[in-house]
Amino acid sequence: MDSAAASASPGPAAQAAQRPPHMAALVLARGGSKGIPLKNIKPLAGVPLIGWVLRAAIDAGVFQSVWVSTDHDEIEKVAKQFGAQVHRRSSEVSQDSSTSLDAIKEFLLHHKEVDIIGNIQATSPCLHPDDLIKVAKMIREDGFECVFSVVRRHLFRWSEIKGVNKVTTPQNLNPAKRPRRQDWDGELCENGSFYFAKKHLIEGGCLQGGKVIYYEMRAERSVDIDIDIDWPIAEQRVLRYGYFGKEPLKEVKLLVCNIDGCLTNGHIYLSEDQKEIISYDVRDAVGISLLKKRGVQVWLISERCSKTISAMKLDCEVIVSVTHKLRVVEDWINKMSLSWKEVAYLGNEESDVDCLKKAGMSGVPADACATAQKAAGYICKSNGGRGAIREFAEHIFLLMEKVNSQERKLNDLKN
Ligand SMILES: CC(=O)N[C@H]1[C@H]([C@H](O)[C@H](O)CO)O[C@](OP(=O)(O)OC[C@H]2O[C@@H](n3ccc(N)nc3=O)[C@H](O)[C@@H]2O)(C(=O)O)C[C@@H]1O
Repeated sequence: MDSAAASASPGPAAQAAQRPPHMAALVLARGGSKGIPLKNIKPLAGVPLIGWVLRAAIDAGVFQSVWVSTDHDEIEKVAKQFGAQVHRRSSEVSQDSSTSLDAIKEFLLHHKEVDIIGNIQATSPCLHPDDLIKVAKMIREDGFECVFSVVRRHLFRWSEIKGVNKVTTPQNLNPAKRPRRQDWDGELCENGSFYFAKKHLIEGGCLQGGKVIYYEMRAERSVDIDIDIDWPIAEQRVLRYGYFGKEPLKEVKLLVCNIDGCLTNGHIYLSEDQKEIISYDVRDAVGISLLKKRGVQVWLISERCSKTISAMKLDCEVIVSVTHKLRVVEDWINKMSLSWKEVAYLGNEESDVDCLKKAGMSGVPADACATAQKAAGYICKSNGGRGAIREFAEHIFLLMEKVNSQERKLNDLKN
């Protein structure tokens, strides 16, 4: 190549120097988790665990790419469903003994374009995009090479007794002058939510080093699922403090529910004289009545033409022989002057997917088909015809509390 040509098209090193640094979010999610089987995709408050952090990473809008590194087919599917790219990692870095650093190093070997890694741990599901936006600035603009998350704790530590006839000693307090909580700043502890580091640090064998700083997370967002007893606590936390997406939640005015497979378990019994018998769970009838008491209308729909369904005395609108659910629901909500944001939808079939995607709140029973599960924001623990409506109603009430508290906060700010 002559010198003129060389100066016209810079080489790879010069090109790398010219382009803005590539910051990749990387969620490590191996299949063989100990303790909780397939923990990384187990539904937490109706959302697969990795879904919570992927939603925050994508909506933060600060990453050139968002990745999940996994060795498992099902995790790959869920990661893609949440909009992440997937790095299929080797089994060597997927063992119980493999460290995060091993898996991150392997990822970097395959992705030379990446300059900065934001390793986000799925085990801290209360992460919000605004945390990630602030950290990205610390690395990109403030010149830090490494930022990791911490939380402030007020815990008095005592030394462990090793051997007999020994006494314990205080580690971070003077027992004669025990500070009150408000007189003590506490200590900053790593909380395992994220580790951002420039490539050279990781290649040098360290996630924390160089020009390093911490990012202090708000205590309510600092959740670490380490052992199985952490799971129910994390579930309550995400419902109250988790990130539910860019669109603010709205008050639900209408629940549309597919009958076959949501209100019923899908079984139909036929008598000799061709009469059909279906069953539903009283818990679901209670769920419907609670929704109505709280001002949420409930509409039941079915693709089938069935007198049995119409005969159900659930005191709500029942529409049968629906051939195109989206069109029909859209028609109703237009007539009721509602927006999709004010509609909750519980479905279980392929034919429900369009409505699930459009509804402000969407749910599926645990035994819904895979495509419906992918489209829904909440996967019930209960099966269809076995309490899924009751459970979804509880979920709606919880999120409604969230909407109301958001509104209260806004009003307080205005006054
Ligand atoms: C960056 C780092 O060192 N992370 C480690 C963290 C960190 O030190 C603590 O969270 C701090 O509070 O601790 C561990 O945390 P844990 O084992 O729960 O892993 C956190 C998440 O990363 C996934 N992971 C981890 C290692 C690996 N080789 N592949 C993975 O996919 C897990 O599936 C899970 O979603 C630990 O407890 O042993 C192991 C982790 O490797």
